[in-house]
Formats: sequence, structure tokens, C-alpha cells
Amino acid sequence: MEVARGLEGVLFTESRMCFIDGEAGKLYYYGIPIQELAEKSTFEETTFLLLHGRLPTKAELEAFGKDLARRRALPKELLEAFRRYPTSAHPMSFLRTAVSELGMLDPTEGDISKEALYQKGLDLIAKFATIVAANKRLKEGKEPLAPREDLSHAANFLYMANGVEPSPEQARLMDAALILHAEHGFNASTFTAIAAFSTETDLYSAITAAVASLKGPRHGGANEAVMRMIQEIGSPERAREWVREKLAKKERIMGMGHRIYKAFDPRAGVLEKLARIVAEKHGHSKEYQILKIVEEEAGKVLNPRGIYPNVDFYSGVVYSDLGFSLEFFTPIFAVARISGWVGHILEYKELDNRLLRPDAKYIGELDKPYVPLEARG
Ligand SMILES: CC(=O)SCCNC(=O)CCNC(=O)[C@H](O)C(C)(C)COP(=O)(O)OP(=O)(O)OC[C@H]1O[C@@H](n2cnc3c(N)ncnc32)[C@H](O)[C@@H]1OP(=O)(O)O
Ligand SMILES: O=C([O-])CC(=O)C(=O)O
Repeated sequence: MEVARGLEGVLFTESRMCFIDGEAGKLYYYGIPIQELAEKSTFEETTFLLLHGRLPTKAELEAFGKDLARRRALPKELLEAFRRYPTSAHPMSFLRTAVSELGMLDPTEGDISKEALYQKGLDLIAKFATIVAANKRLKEGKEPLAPREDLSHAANFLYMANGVEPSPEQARLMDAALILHAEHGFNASTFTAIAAFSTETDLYSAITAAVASLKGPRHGGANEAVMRMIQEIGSPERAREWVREKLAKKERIMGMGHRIYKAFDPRAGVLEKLARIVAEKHGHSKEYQILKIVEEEAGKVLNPRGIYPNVDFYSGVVYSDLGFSLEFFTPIFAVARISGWVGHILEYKELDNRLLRPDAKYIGELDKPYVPLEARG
């Protein structure tokens, strides 16, 4: 049997949630093009779609939004525990630990019946934003803010993070960013969640593992790495030379390349437009200009090899505009992706529910003698 390095090209289950046409640069959630959702939907509606496989009616959406809003507040034990977490910790480590702690606080943690998974999943979807916002406030030496039930998920997230009610334009930007990041098939973190869940571990454990996986710079952590790249480059004038040096050393340009897309990631297309708008309106033009030059200069070498900007390339310019420092970029991704993780766990349980256990081709030796310790050189 051939070894599929990195599991490339391996189909291990079936799914209706997401279709990615990597050659054409197209993405659909339950058959709906991502651009339509980013422009017209809300995070609540997209989450309903990912959990139920269809768009909600008006009444369903209203009830679903209210239900999520009611679940936003964190248990007081968790808020107290936050004060013992080191303020220097990376926000993804903070989130990973908080999810695990939420599991310990749930007396029915181990219930993985379909209904329990749905209810616990909704709870996590609602609470991720509250955890990340509380971490931001604590890092800034401020008190976490209680969630407001009268605001949308996106608007309330910004309110809790920044301490002021966002403008409708800011809330729309956050909504679009959350929709764009909510789901993406069997990416590394979703696969991690499914691999853990396939052992019939509890939801919190599977999601803790997914957060850990998203943190890595080859995956969700790339959005933070892109902003560090911008800082290292420093000015648009230096960008071309920087890219040439980087590629000459065979180093990677963060925020470019993808296992599935061999064309422009459609999410990066939407985020590029949003980044351009905030750059023009609110003065993030230096960051945006640097990225445009990196995209063009690196593209000369990388585009012919099917390497283009991915979702992590332009998102940081939007997040900066919404008041977040770079270490919160990957947690914002998690605030969105929790919907995809929960959706996939529900779907996997329904459709497949088999233990994931791949194999490796053995390339070691056999029947070697056991040499006693005192006889080893
Ligand atoms: C939300 C997300 O997870 S989106 C992805 C976020 N990650 C990043 O942006 C990090 C930068 N990108 C990368 O490291 C890669 O493109 C990955 C990890 C995302 C996908 O890579 P894979 O499909 O595993 O391809 P692999 O790592 O084998 O690379 C294939 C070739 O393309 C090159 N390549 C891939 N990405 C890049 C890049 N960003 N810059 C330069 N070269 C690249 C590799 O050097 C390799 O070249 P070689 O064949 O000469 O050795
Ligand atoms: O699909 C992938 O491998 C990575 C990705 O873009 C995502 O998780 O959004």
C-alpha cells in the first residue's frame, strides 16, 4: 500500500457540510457559495445552517439567536479561575485551558448522546466569544464585561472585547469574518476534533484538542504570523526585497499556500476587499500595502506552483481595525470555527461514528536481541 504522506488525498468519511473546489477556488457551506453567506448571512444563521443542514425560517432564527444569547455568560467558577491563569499566556493557551475547565465544571461532561452534544455544542459556540473577550480585557488590566443579550453574537463579542458598543459597520465586519472562518471541511483542527471524538471521548475534550491544533502556524496560527511578517518587513518600500530574500532562502511566506486550494482561496478574496475598505477608511493602509506587494512579488514565483493567499493573509488587517492585537487573531478564528467543529462532530456521529485509526508502513527492524543494560556500549 502507498503511504499518503500528510494523509493527502485520503477520503476517510462522507460529509454534506462543506465542498471545496480547490482548482476553481470555490467554497460552499451546505451547497451555498461562501460569498453569498459572507455578504447576506449572520454568524447565528450560518451556525444554524452548519448544525441543521438548512437555513432557518424567520421564527427559527429568532429563537436560535435568543437561545445562543442566553448561553453567553460564563460560570463564576471559570471567571474566578481566569484570575489564576498567567496574564502572559498566549490567548490560544488561555482558550484551550478554559474549554477544558468548562468540561470539568459540567456534571454531565461525559454525556455524548445526540441531544447532549447539540446542547453542549450550542453552549460552547455561545461561550467561546465570552472567553476570548474576557482574556483580552484581563490582558489589558481591565475587568471582563458581562455579555449583553440584546446584541447579535458579532456585536456582543466586540462590545465585550472593547468595552463599547460597535457601530453597525463594525458589527457587520465581524459577522462577515466569523462566517468566512466558521467551516472548512476536514482541515487539521476539525480532523483533530473528529479523531478525538471517534474514541467516544466527551465534547469538551474533542474541542480542547481542536483548539490546540488550530493554534499551530501551519493552520490557524498563520494569521498571527502574517502580522508578524508585516511588522518585520516594516514598510512597503522594503517588501519586494524581503520577499525575494525569503524565497531565495527557501522559507515560506505565511498566509500563502493550501493543501486543497491550488487557486486563490475565495475567503481571501472577500477578506482582501474588507481589508481594502478598512485600510482606505481607517488608516491601516501601510499593512494593506505591504500585503499587496508581498502577494504580487511572492506570486511571481509561487502562483505558477498553485500557491496563493489563503484565509489567513488579509484577516489580520480587519481584526486590527476592530481593536484586536495580533495574538488575538487565532482566537477570533476559533470563535468562528467552533460552529464547524460542533457541526462535524454531530454529522460524524450520525453518518459514520467509527474509531479513527490509520496505520503506518513499518520501516524498522524485527527480531533484534534484547541486550542487557550492563552489556550495552
Ligand atoms: C486556515 C489555514 O490553515 S490556511 C493555511 C495556513 N498556513 C499558512 O499560511 C502557512 C504557510 N503555508 C504552508 O506552510 C503550506 O502551504 C501549508 C502547510 C498550508 C500546506 O502545505 P502542504 O499542502 O502540506 O504542502 P507542503 O508543505 O508539502 O509544500 C509543498 C511545496 O510548496 C511550498 N510551499 C507551500 N507553501 C508555501 C509558502 N507559503 N511559501 C513558500 N513555499 C511554500 C513548499 O516549500 C513545498 O516546496 P518543495 O516541494 O519545493 O519542498
Ligand atoms: O482547510 C484547511 O486545511 C485549512 C483552512 O483553510 C481552514 O481550516 O480554514
